[in-house]
Amino acid sequence: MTIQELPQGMIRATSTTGTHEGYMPGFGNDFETEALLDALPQGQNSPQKCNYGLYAEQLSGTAFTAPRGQNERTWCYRIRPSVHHTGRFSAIDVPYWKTAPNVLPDVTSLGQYRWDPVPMPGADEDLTWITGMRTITTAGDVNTQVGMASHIYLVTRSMQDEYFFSADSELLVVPQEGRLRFCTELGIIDLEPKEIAIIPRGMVYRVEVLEGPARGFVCENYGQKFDLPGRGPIGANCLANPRDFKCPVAAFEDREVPSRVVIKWCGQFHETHIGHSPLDVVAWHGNYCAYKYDLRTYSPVGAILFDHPDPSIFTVLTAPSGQEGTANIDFVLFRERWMVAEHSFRPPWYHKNIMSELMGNIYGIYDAKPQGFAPGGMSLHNCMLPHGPDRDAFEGASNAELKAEKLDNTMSFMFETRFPQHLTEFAAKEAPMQQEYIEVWDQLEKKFDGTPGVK
Ligand SMILES: O=C(O)Cc1cc(O)ccc1O
Ligand SMILES: [Fe+2]
Repeated sequence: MTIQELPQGMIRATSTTGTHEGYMPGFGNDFETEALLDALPQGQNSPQKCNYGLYAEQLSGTAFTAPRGQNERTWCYRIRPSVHHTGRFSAIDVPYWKTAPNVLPDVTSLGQYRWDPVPMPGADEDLTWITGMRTITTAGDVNTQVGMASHIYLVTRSMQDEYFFSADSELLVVPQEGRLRFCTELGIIDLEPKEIAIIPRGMVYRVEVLEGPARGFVCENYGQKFDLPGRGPIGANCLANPRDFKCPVAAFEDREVPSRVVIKWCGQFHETHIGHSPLDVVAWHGNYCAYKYDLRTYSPVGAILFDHPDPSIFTVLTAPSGQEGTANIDFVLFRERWMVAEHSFRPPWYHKNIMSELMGNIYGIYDAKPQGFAPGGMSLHNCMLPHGPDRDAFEGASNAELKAEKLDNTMSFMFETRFPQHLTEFAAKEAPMQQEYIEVWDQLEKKFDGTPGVK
């Protein structure tokens, strides 16, 4: 990409690795990057005077004293300190973006639910990253920094001289249609379907539409940050590999125009007005940053002889809850893979789960639900609610010849949380909920024959 293509005259650092233009590879690395030569101080964080008249500022994503392996912070060298990027706050209404706790007396969340895709907005609809967010479920409590929310975004318009940050959450963005550009304080991330991005808590950004309208899913994580899962006996490779995560190189704009900053804080939205762009970080170093990941680089590991493993085998990222092995959120990917298990029922088994499962379809057909779970659609199998393959999937898989078979053209995911998920008014009353969803199990026959000797 040439500098001319960058938005609003942004100036970007040159990438050190040719194949990753604009990005630096690695998960959780300590990166350093500068968009102007020698803007980044060497050997210390706080020089008496920074080059180019920049201000030094730290952005802490974990408590100062978090253990070394979890400690995340970034040092920014910016045109103005962030105290100039906010002012007096006034509350604004963002009616469709909801936050936990949001338990509604007239909405039933107990159950199994499925939705058709929320229709793509028309070109005449004016929806930005902020106004186009539609919350589907919330779980936990933002005030104690536990739980999550799931959202659908519908975006038709770029934010213009408008910026946003969430003090409540880190956002995991899963595009399903259209292409977006996240111009963040730390650099630019371009995002399209089959990729995901993580935007950390507190990071200021603007979202532009590169190809619209855009639709996708968001998991808003109120808790501890997403991390790579431990691989255990799998060893040092496969699943999501650290080098496939990409963090943007520094990019800044020196733009003096009336601008609006919207902040999400404890579930409420406020705006503040400033006279310049807050995307003014010329250089930075640290490990608290936005990043993206190409889901096509996910290397699934599964059963190679018999049975169906727990879906945790497909975890891309996990956000710990403090209780070992019991995630605040797991982000799980069901993608193309070979099915080879012998004498086994290959699709997901019937089950009830203490964790609650919000699924979305990015493209293709999901093996447990050959019909009705469409790309762009979602389902929710809430805490301890039974679910599993529909009748067609059950009959098909029970009677199939078990040769090696490729599940092709398929990409669905799950936001799995230890907390029950509560439907929003939008999910229950406005979104295209399939009222007849639970009938997918109606036709499952009683096949039992208790006659001794009959198998
Ligand atoms: O319910 C689902 O479809 C998700 C899921 C997939 C799987 O392979 C095993 C368990 C599970 O919950
Ligand atoms: Fe499940």
